[in-house]
Amino acid sequence: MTSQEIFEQVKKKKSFLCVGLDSDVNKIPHFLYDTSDPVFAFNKEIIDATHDLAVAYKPNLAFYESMGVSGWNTLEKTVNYIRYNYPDIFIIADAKRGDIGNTSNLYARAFFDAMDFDAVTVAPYMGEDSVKPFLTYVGKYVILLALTSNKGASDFQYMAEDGERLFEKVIKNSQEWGDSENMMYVVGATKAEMLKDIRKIAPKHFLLVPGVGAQGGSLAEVARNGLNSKCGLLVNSSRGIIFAGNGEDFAAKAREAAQEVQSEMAGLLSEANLL
Ligand SMILES: O=c1ccn([C@@H]2O[C@H](COP(=O)(O)O)[C@@H](O)[C@H]2O)c(=O)[nH]1
Repeated sequence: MTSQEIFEQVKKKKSFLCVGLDSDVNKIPHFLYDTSDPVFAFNKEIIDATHDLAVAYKPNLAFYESMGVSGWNTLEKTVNYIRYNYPDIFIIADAKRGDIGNTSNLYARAFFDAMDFDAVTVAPYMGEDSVKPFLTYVGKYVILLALTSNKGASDFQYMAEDGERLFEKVIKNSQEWGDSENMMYVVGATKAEMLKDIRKIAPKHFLLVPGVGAQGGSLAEVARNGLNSKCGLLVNSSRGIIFAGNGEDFAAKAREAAQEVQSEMAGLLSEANLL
């Protein structure tokens, strides 16, 4: 998918929402336990209830891997369900991978060949040879962790050398490996005040921004500092949407929560003259 195609979806849906499918089997409504694949049944209802409000879905691999083989099966069914029913939607594997070259090759094959993800999150710590194998797939994206939303982000990511912080080095140096058609960056919504600086060094790239909703980041601050001329933002909310309710009406509650975010996004896109 090209960045222009993502932008077309943003304009059509007036939304840059990414719904995080962090579908914790212990938190889904208990009546779903009667089905053969409770997490898939949950995901399917969430997706059907929110697909017209979201431009992306982001299953976090931990919630699937922790269930063993059946979790992988659920993940694959979820990806195929989105791809078949809602082909315009961008699908992100939040896997935070990256290893020496030959191993990264196989990670890339796992997410882009064996499964049909559009993008995978990758940790940049192991450098160029750990990232490049993901960049050889046309129309697919690496989303490099740059400035993360968690407290521990300050342990390493702000360390500076010659006035340049580590997350800035990651963003600048990695632009020699790929471009805005195969690379995006993770920037936490809880670090929204940094987005103006980040836009100076990555004006064109899409940024995946987790941290609104349950982590308390401000959507308005993210948009005002981070929107570019093609939107350039995919703002993720997981728990705030998928666990908005946990009764029989859980999907309707998720829709209400998504609608609230989407309607704020529509206002912010229009304020930025992007609609
Ligand atoms: O810096 C980061 C990178 C990834 N995440 C992931 O995004 C979601 C956030 O979930 P919420 O429930 O909306 O808080 C989750 O999968 C994280 O692992 C992040 O939060 N921050």
